[in-house]
Amino acid sequence: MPMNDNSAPTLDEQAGHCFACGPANPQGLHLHFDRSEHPETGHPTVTATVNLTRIYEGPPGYIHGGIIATLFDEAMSKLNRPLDTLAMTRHMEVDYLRPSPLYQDLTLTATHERREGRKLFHSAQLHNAEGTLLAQAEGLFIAINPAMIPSNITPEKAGH
Ligand SMILES: CCCCCCCCCCCC(=O)SCCNC(=O)CCNC(=O)[C@H](O)C(C)(C)COP(=O)(O)OP(=O)(O)OC[C@H]1O[C@@H](n2cnc3c(N)ncnc32)[C@H](O)[C@@H]1OP(=O)(O)O
Repeated sequence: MPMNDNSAPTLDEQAGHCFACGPANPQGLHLHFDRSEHPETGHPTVTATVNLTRIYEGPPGYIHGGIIATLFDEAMSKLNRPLDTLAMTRHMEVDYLRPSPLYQDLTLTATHERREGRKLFHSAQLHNAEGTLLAQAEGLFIAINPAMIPSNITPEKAGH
């Protein structure tokens, strides 16, 4: 959903430092999502392969729970663009079913469930290569006015 008038940065440029997906964030996760449609509902779905190192460790050998929440938050947020909506997370619930291992390819998926006005309800899952469900989440995103997003963040303006 670019909104470039040749002077303002695009949404992708504004989001370039996103911790989860921004290519310009040297300490970020650099997640990349493929988008498709759910075969039954036709709703937008996104998928990413995740393979994390000890930088993100919580329990020895496993991903930190806060990082797993980050994965879900980001995956679900990626559903808003195909819905032509700018939205932020209002509520999220995470079920940690099994420890999620480091150094293994895991599959992160998210699907749009339903919309009620400004409220977008999404779900997300993390599976291992054997197809075991490791963790799952439900998220409520609220459509926002694009003016809420500052177009030029600098360290000075951020108070650093
Ligand atoms: C450049 C690229 C940018 C891209 C921008 C997006 C980047 C995405 C990055 C990844 C995602 C994130 O991490 S985003 C960062 C984390 N999230 C945030 O920081 C958001 C902080 N929160 C807020 O700013 C605000 O709460 C908003 C804007 C989300 C919503 O505020 P609001 O407009 O006042 O709305 P509010 O009344 O609070 O709630 C809206 C409706 O939700 C209902 N509601 C609230 N909680 C629940 C609940 N648990 N279950 C059901 N319904 C609920 C309320 O009753 C209400 O219903 P009704 O009365 O209307 O019926």
